[in-house]
Amino acid sequence: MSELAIAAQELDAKDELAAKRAEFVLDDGSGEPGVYLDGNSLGALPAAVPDAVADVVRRQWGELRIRSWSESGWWTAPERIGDRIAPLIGAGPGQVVVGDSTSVNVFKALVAARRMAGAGRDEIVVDATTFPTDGYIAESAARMTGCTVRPVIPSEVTGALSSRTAAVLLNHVDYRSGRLHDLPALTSAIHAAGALAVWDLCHSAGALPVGLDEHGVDLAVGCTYKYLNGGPGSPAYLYIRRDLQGEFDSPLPGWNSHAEPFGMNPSYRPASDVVRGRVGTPDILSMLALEAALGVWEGVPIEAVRAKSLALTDFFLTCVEEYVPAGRVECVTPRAHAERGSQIALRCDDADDVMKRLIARGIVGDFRYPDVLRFGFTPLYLGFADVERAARELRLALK
Ligand SMILES: Cc1ncc(COP(=O)(O)O)c(C=O)c1O
Ligand SMILES: Nc1c(O)cccc1C(=O)C[C@H](N)C(=O)O
Repeated sequence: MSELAIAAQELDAKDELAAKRAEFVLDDGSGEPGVYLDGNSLGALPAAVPDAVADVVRRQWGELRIRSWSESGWWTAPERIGDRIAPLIGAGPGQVVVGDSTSVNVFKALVAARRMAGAGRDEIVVDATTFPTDGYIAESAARMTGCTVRPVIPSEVTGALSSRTAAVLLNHVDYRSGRLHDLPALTSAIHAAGALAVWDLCHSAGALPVGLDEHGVDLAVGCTYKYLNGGPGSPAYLYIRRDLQGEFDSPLPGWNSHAEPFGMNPSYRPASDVVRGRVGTPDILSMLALEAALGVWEGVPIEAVRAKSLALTDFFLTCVEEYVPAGRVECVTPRAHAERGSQIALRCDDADDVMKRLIARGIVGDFRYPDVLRFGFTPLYLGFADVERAARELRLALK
């Protein structure tokens, strides 16, 4: 056994989160489970979900039918599940609502931010390196509200702010490089310029502390199918800071956001709280699968997850340096912990082919155009021996 394989065993033996792995389904049906390093795209299945979903379908829907909107808590699920996610992103209760996709929530947040910022401010600053959907939606939101979009790389955002800036949309962790941006400093610079800060937490929620309340973030959005393991297409969430809720003017004021939805009133009167962030009927099956998936967080401090995430990514880098010939790949994820999310991105010209070979060897990461091998590390179900094995297989896939 190599020194690194022994080191991995020792690290696994000391891992306080190791028992969490048993709460996930990691068998891939091949007889010899591989290593899943794609939880930053689609999280693995928590073992409690299938039975919970079966109950929702068979009993809540099949037997209780319409009564489930009240008796099974369907109607209030968006706020209830929002409150389950809230501690993971540093939000107090009553500020997170679950529903719709991240793309739709980006739209709600940006239009509402522009409306709150006032007509004098006619520019929306957007992370130029963003996951594309945010840029597309920002462009449309700007056009609809008489604004222009200014794409800026995150390191230059502070210098780009002005009295024209209405809102700034940033990613907490970059989807491609895995770079963690400085949410406290950027939020405070945005506020100093009189603008609103809107954060996309897709690649940080469930992987590291976010501190929304602590840092005074105005609005935030994120998906639940990555580190929160909610399942394919599970609903996203929207955070509206408590003191902004009365001003939040949704561009999608559906009946679920009405103060009295069953009043069926032809005129619109928004709910006074975070319910304003809702639109139409919630997608109950996905939403309750997510609720069951969140059970794995019971007793897990996000700080412990962050500590293990950094240890896993550090160990992966050590293994890659040891096993992969120098110069064959270039790490594009920052080394500094303060600038690293929970993924490692390695660049090489033939990344697409390399990832195909790696997946054939049972190590599942993903390829991001044009030349990035992307590996996501989910501390709740990954161990150090997985990491060592992945790096060993990577060496073979790179040959
Ligand atoms: C940063 C970021 N924003 C948004 C999305 C997509 O959102 P949606 O769930 O609307 O497809 C993703 C990934 O799909 C993402 O990585
Ligand atoms: N949402 C996805 C999907 O519906 C299909 C395939 C991948 C995804 C993803 O989440 C991609 C992911 N946001 C990324 O960072 O690349």
